Amino acid sequence: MEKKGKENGVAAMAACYQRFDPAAYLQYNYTPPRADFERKDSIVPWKLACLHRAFTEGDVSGEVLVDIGSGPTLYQVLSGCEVFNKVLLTDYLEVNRQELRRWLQDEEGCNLDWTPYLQHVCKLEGRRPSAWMEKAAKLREVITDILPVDVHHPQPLAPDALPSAGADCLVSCFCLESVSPDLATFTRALGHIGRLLRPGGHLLLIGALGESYYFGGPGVKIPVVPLNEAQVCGSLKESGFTLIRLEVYTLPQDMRVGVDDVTGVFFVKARKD
Ligand SMILES: Nc1ncnc2c1ncn2[C@@H]1O[C@@H](CSCCNC[C@@H]2Cc3ccc([N+](=O)[O-])cc3CN2)[C@@H](O)[C@H]1O
Repeated sequence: MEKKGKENGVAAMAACYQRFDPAAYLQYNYTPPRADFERKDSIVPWKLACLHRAFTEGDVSGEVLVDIGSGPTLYQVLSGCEVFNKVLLTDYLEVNRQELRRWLQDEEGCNLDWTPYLQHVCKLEGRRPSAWMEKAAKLREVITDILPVDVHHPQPLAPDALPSAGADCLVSCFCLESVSPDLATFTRALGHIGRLLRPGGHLLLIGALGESYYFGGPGVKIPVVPLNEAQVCGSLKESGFTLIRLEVYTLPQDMRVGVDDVTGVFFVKARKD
C-alpha cells in the first residue's frame, strides 16, 4: 500500500506540471514586487545576495556546477558562472528547457528580460553595471547543456551527464518541496540529487517555508509540502549533508501577492559528507 501511495503522489504531481506555464510563473515571481532591485527587502535581491556570498567566500570551487530543477529561470547561476567553467541547467519540462534555450541562443520570444538581474549581480561583484553584457557572454560560454531531470529517480540525470566523480557543486531553488507530496518524498529526492555530488562538494539549496500550494499558471494550483526550518535541517542530515549555513527570509505582507501561500524562504549552504 505504502509503495503504491508514494507512486500515486508523485504521478499526481507530474500530472499537475503538464499545465505549468513558464511565462505566467515568471510574471508571478520574477517581476516586482518580488523582484524589485530598488527595494532592500525584495526577495530576489535577498536570494542573489545569498548566492553571491556562497559562491565567492572561498570554499566553493571545481569544474562542474549543476542547477537542479532550473524551471524557466537563470538567476540561480549568475554568480556561479564566474566560479565554474561547466554549468548544467536541468528541468523536468521541455517548455522550461525551451525557455532557457531561447535566452542562451539569444533568440526572440524570451518571457523575461534578465538584464536587471545581470546588472544587479555585477554590482554585487563590484563591477560596473554595464559589465552585464560580459556576464551574459560568460553565461552563454559556460552553460554547456540543458538536460531533463527527475528528482524522484534514484539517478535524476542521464548516466553520461556528469563526470564519474560527480558534480563539484549543486544549486537547486524552489524545486524539491514543489514536486514532493510529503516530507518523506522531499527527503528521498534530496538523497537522489545528493548522489550527483562528489563527497566534499557543496549544495546551495533555496526553498519555500510554510508553502502548501502555488500557482504555476492561471488556475494551475500545484500542491507543495509545507516545510519548516527543523524539517529542512533534518532532511539534510538524513541525506548525508553537513549544514554550513541556514539563512531565512520572512515575507513582508506586500510580498504575499496571492500566487502562493509562502511565509518564508530558506537558503542553505551545505557540504556532502
Ligand atoms: N520530478 C521532477 N524533478 C525535477 N524537477 C521537476 C520535477 N517535477 C517538476 N519539476 C520542475 O520543478 C519546478 C521548479 S519551479 C517550482 C516552483 N516553486 C514554488 C514557487 C516558486 C517561488 C519563487 C519565488 C518565491 N518568492 O517568495 O520569491 C516563492 C516561490 C514559491 N512558489 C518546475 O520547473 C518543474 O518543471
